[in-house]
Amino acid sequence: MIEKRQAISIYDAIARVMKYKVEGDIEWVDIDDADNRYLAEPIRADHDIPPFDRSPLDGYAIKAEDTDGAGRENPVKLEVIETIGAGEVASKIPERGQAVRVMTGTLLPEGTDTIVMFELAREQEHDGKSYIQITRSFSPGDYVSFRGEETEKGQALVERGKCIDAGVKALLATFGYKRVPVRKRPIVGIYATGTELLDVDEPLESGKIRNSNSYMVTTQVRQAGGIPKYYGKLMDDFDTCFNAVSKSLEEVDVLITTGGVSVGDFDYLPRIYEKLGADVLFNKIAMRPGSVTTAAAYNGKLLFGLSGNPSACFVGFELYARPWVQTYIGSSKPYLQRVKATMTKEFLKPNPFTRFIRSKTRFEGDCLTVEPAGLDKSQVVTSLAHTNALAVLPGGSRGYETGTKVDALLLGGEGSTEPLDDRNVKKER
Ligand SMILES: Nc1nc2c(c(=O)[nH]1)N[C@H]1C(S)=C(S)[C@@H](COP(=O)(O)OP(=O)(O)OC[C@H]3O[C@@H](n4cnc5c(N)ncnc54)[C@H](O)[C@@H]3O)O[C@H]1N2
Ligand code: MOO
Ligand SMILES: [Mg+2]
Repeated sequence: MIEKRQAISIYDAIARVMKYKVEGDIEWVDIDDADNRYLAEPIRADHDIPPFDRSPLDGYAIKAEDTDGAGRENPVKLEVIETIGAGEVASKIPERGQAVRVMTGTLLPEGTDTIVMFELAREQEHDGKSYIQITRSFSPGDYVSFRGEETEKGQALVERGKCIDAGVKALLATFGYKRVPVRKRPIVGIYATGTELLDVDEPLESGKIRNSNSYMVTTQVRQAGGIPKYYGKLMDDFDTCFNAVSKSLEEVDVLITTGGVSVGDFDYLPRIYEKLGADVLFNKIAMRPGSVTTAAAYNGKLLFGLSGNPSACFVGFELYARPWVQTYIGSSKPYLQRVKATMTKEFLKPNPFTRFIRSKTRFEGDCLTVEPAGLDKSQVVTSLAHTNALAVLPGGSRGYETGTKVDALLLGGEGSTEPLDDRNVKKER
């Protein structure tokens, strides 16, 4: 008699996993190594931006009062006493009737209060001196970029938990973070189980297939922010698998296995959890693919038993393992982002469980559309290469027609603070 498993909701399964969430310790990394890590502390402005009054233009720094009453018919003429570029400081203080030629980004010279761009000044030379003619009047402060106009010292700019992307990097550099506080990345052990599995460089033989799951999961772990530690593939032999799993558990923060979690004679993971004395958090979820996805806790560490079927394995990682890894590295948005998208292909096969269709989303005009990335079966591997989202089709007795608006979970990009909630989902018609 095979065991009867109780399917729980996706929401509850995520919650059971996240009971074991931990944040990695803070470590300081070089700014050049901080890409795609998450800020462990907020960024606050420790100085004004800009830090001094400066010229936003290539032009002339003048005193506005020198242009009082200036016009086309009565231009004012100013003597240019010096030329300075960004990074230089004027050596002379202009008197009335004098100007300094400045470049974009230059500290506003003492004694000036206005910038006149080159295009508004007629240059002249005589008696070995330079002059400009200006045919309009200016007010003090015209075209000056003032200290603190963008950001004042003390202002909170980026919250902790934000992914360090190019924009955040620019701020870190602006405020002198040679080293950046981030959270450690978890070590995620990976085993692929299955006597049928060949290595990537082995030729096919009867009854065997190449192991693709461990390569796929390794990349998923890395993209989620973890450090994958691939231990290799295991034959479906209880002692071999048990010894490997219990030994590796000591070396990792979390352990992922693929395969061997269903009810087959050689699906040993359930018995391995039992012999370990691990607490099985769930072994059936009301979803497809990935219904057999299992999680167990042992000594405060999580074990994820992902399905051997590639699509189920992929989805199981994204929904349950990814948020745990993302939380460990300090992301404030560990869950996949949910958007509404319109189906451009029908999906008529009804299913009692919520279905996650490996899909492609794209914009058609201002409409976000979603369609299956390929054949939609748990054992399918080919559609994964074209997947950028999981369309969420709540279970029910009927399928979904073209034009239906459904939720889609985006893979990659900014995540969400909230997990998918399937507890009271009604099928949308
Ligand atoms: N009687 C029942 N049989 C099955 C049930 C069930 O409820 N009752 N559930 C089915 C579902 S749903 C799934 S999903 C699979 C889960 O199987 P396992 O997680 O136990 O995985 P395996 O049996 O080891 O392998 C399944 C399938 O995947 C292939 N595989 C395994 N590892 C890899 C790998 N690393 N790379 C590529 N492909 C892999 C393997 O060859 C099998 O074809 O069980 C159903 N059965
Ligand atoms: O766990 Mo299975 O993937 O539902 O087909
Ligand atoms: Mg099996």
